[in-house]
Amino acid sequence: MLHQVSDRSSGSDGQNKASLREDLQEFLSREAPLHQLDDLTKVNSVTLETVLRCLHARYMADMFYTNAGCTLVALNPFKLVPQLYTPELMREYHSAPQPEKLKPHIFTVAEQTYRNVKSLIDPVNQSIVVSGESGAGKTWTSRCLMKFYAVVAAAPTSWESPKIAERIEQRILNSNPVMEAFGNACTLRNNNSSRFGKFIQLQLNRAQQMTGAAVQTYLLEKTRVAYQASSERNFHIFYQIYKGASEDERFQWHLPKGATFSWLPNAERTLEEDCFEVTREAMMHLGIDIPTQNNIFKVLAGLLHLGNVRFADSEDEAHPCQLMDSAKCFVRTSASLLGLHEDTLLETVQIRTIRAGRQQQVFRKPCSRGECDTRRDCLAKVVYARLFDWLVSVINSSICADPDSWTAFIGLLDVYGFESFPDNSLEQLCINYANEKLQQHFVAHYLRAQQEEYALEGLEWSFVNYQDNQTCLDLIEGSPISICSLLNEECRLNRPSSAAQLQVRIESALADSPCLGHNRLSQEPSFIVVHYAGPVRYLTAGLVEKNKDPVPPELTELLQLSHDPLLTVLFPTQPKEKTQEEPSGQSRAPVLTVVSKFKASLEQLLLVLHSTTPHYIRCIKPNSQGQPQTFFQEEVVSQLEACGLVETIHISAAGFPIRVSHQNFLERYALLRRLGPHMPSGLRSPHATRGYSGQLARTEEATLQTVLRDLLHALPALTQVAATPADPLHCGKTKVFMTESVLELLEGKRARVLEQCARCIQYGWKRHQHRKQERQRRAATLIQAAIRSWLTRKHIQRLHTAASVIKRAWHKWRVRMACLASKELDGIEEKSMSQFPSSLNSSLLPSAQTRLQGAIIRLWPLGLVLANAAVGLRGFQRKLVVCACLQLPSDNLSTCKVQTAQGQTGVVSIRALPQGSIKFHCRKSPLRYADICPEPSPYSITGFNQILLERHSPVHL
Ligand SMILES: Nc1ncnc2c1ncn2[C@@H]1O[C@H](COP(=O)(O)OP(=O)(O)OP(=O)(O)O)[C@@H](O)[C@H]1O
Repeated sequence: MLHQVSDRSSGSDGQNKASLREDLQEFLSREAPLHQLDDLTKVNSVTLETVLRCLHARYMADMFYTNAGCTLVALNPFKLVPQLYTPELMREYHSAPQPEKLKPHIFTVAEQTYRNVKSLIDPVNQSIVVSGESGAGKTWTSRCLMKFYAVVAAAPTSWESPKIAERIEQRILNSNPVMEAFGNACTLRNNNSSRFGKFIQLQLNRAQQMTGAAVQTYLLEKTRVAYQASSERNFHIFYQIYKGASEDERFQWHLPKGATFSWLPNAERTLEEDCFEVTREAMMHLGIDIPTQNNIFKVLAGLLHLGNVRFADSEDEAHPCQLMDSAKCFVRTSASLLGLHEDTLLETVQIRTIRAGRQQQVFRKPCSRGECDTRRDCLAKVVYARLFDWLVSVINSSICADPDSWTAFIGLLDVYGFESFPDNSLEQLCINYANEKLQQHFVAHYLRAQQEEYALEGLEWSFVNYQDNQTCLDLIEGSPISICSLLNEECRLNRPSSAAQLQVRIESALADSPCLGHNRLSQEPSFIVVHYAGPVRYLTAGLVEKNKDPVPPELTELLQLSHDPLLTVLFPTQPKEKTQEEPSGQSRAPVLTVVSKFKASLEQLLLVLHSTTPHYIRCIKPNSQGQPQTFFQEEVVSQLEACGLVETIHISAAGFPIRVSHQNFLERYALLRRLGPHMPSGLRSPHATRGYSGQLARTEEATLQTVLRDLLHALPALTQVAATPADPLHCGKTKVFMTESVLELLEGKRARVLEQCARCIQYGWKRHQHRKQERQRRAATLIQAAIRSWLTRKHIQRLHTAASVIKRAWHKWRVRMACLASKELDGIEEKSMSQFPSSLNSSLLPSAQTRLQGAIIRLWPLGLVLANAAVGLRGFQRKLVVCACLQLPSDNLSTCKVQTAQGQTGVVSIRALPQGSIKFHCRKSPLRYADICPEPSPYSITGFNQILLERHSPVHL
């Protein structure tokens, strides 16, 4: 689901989904941080991505071991971590009441295995399958396991060997350097690569003490003796004798310093595995005495010299091809070291013997240069292979306990991992075939373990969806027709067939197999087998030949003629050996091919494994450079695929890859009940979801179960998953198990509920915001109004003050003006009165004067009207009328001239004086203050000192 979420995301939708994904990831990994997860099957969800992240996190935190269900994943630290393998730590794991509660370690597996033996519960015998690609750490792990048992299962008394008193566990441990010296080599992928598979049976007595061991080896890569890929090396032992031999030994073995051997490439490279002394010492402890050791090394030196034998091309087919001059001494030395006659050796390599006809007539056929090389190589290979097998048997005889002395065993299988190169051949076919077999065994066991976990949780379920690798195995080893049977048939018929023909035969005979493919673009004839770990292309060229692994009988006969004590043991003359070439071409007897031998030993091994309780350690190489603290995800993924862990992940996915504890499940999905038609009491209250974690902590287990049951009961209806055929969700005793699809559904529903809740919160929040804004707006308006009114009041107050000031000033000014005017007028009045003609004044008596004034007061308006009339009186008449109105003496009219300003005459204004008199101003006042003419205003008339009538132009009298 996590993938789906990430795949489908785009834009903002993508961001949402990414955050959902993170949230879900966090929820699923809430149980513990990734690097603290001791078990890969506990990562949530069990996908390749999370498994990888977990391994990465642990590797970086120097945690190299992680459980994966019934398997232990061991990451190669590529650095020494001595504290991880101390005897004290071994004892700690051994004495722990529950070692599985300690940190994952190979010692946990070892101790668990040991306790299983102790428990005597059937099957008592145990096996530990250590697998992984070259350089992943299988040999290291097997060594550590053996050391563990040597410490915890050591017999209390030493077992006395006739030759060397040595503890059995020490001898078992000593088998490692010997086997590694003879069976390991430096390859591109590992400086100490085991070139064989091995099954070590550690034998335990009734008291679970180690009394002995037995080693079984598989498929030694003997071609390495005569052929080493560039930058690779031959088996370590050749370099050990070449570099570590004493002067005397050098002389005996003809290994002078600086000598070059074509089968000893990259000899200048010194490895820690080149230590001759360690091998010798270990051999010694195993009971291989010095003379035997010397004999072995002498034979090996003979092989090195044989490798330098070179042939020239023959000009004539009837004659054997000649030795190159430089090679003559090598033939001699080689023959002498191998205890052979020089001529016989050379002749056997150069000339083939063919037996034909009923009488088995012998024909001798000179070989071509290529054939000579092949026969030379074959001689070396057969000697080395026999030597290796003999050594294993010697080791076994040294460490193997009397069958009566042991009752149970722990088997350690150090097996080569799945291989896929650009070009693969018979070796890879055998290796991958073995891996298919072991994978089938592993898956069956894994499923059983899964089933047990489900059973523990009270679940009844079977892996109906899982398809195992039986189809692939049918293709490889099935009966009657399979790749193996076709290859064997080719060997049996011994007919010449090309690589293309073999391809056609395989394709046509096995066309129905879904695991057989063909690469149409491939230049070379090949076929593809779709293994559980991926498709592998096998070239058909050389397959049959390799399967025959022919050893020409004359070569074996030659070696039987050797007078070397070791070769005499390795190639005994009696009983007469039967080789692959011996059966006549058309015989129906089964041929002992490489494939058939391998198949037989594999079946034997699986029989043993099936009779034991298996334990698995998958070694993983975090990077191909052998660097510490470097984790290359792509490389690890391909190894996880190859060791079947991805497969088990898929199997987990076919079951219930998501397991969530009851509490976590409720915490996350309790809200789904909101979608349901009714909400049971337990979760209805808001506290039920709000403070859920706190509440749950306090809730009794029974209540939890009830609530959970309630929820699970409601779920099918909510998620509508009830319609799906398989039961997708199960409630175990402590966990809820579900599939990815159910998780997806639940998450979808949860997202819906959360969305609804979010909407609700949004509405509430918006309403709250709106109300708040409203309140704020009203308050703001109120404040605004108050401030405005306050400002206005202030302004008005200021205006008032200003107006009062102005008014006061105005009044003051008016008063002053009035005062000035009145003063001025009064002054003028007095002056005017005094300016009246003296005749008038003098001629008028006081009573007459009083009358005149009265008349003026009474009649002045009439006089004024008349004087101002637009039409009517003019000139003298007007003057007369005015005078009459004003009762001015007409006789004296000439003396009563009214002065006019600038020649203008007439009444300009009439003023009411405060004294109650009327004053006429018959001219524009020359005074500064009295001639003001304010706007007629109803309010400003006081009746005093006001101009009552005014005209713009003076009344002309
Ligand atoms: N636990 C470990 N601690 C330290 N170094 C290790 C550990 N495991 C492996 N190595 C290192 O990795 C190297 C390769 O390991 P080992 O030889 O066990 O690989 P292998 O799987 O047996 O390879 P091959 O299949 O080629 O034999 C060792 O030589 C050692 O240096």
